Amino acid sequence: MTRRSGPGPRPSKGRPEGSTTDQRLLDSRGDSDWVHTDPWRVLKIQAEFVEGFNDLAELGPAIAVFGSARIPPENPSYQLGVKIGGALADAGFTVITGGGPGAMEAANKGATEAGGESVGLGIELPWEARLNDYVTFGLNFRYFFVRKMMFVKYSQGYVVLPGGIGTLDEMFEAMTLSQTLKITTFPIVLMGVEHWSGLIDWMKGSMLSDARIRQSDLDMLTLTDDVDEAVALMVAARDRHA
Ligand SMILES: C/C(=C\CNc1ncnc2c1ncn2[C@@H]1O[C@H](COP(=O)(O)O)[C@@H](O)[C@H]1O)CO
Repeated sequence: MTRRSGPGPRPSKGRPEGSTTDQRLLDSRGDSDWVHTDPWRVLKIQAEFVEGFNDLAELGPAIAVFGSARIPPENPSYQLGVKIGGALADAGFTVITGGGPGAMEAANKGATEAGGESVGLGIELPWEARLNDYVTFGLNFRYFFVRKMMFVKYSQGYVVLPGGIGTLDEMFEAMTLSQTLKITTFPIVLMGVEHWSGLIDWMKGSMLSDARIRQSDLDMLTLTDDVDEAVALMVAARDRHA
């Protein structure tokens, strides 16, 4: 794992082009030499957990903001990301994102411009990626699953802006952990009513009506376009914690 404070390019990992550490762990096809290195990889994984725990332990109350990596600054979701990042910072929260472009950059921008703490938990990808310019403290992870645990452990709630597969993964992971009581009092706010309504309707019409989920599962989600409502929910959860 690499670490930096302030903007700048990610350090080079000296890895084969087009391959990531996660991929070399998970993709077991091909040369069996990789298999024999798995026990040693555990030490790398362990090191990422140790460094993450060490570097994030003093963060204070934080909210993670997720959303599409692919939207430009002109997109309305980007503007919403800036607003929610700023409002969360104004309310005293550290804002944590994946440190990438799009909605992540927007939330980091809002937090930084409001004078708040703006954290980016980046991930090694097959192409050269860098933490966005609005991250004031950043960590770069090799392993997705280690990084995902850091979001859950060091934030008190999630704000989920319109996004794609990565965003859905983050949202459903939080729902799964809440449903199974691995995390408690963890607000999940979906911002962007138009974007999310279709998914919620499908969950009601299919998952709920087929008894694959309960109404209480859907109640974990708050759907809104209202930044003040989103922040108020996070503040209420923080107050309940205190
Ligand atoms: C697509 C491009 C770069 C991607 N870079 C990312 N950096 C950090 N985190 C990322 C990146 N891509 C996805 N994520 C995580 O998933 C969520 C967004 O995924 P989606 O599929 O776009 O919804 C996001 O919250 C991140 O945590 C090239 O510009």
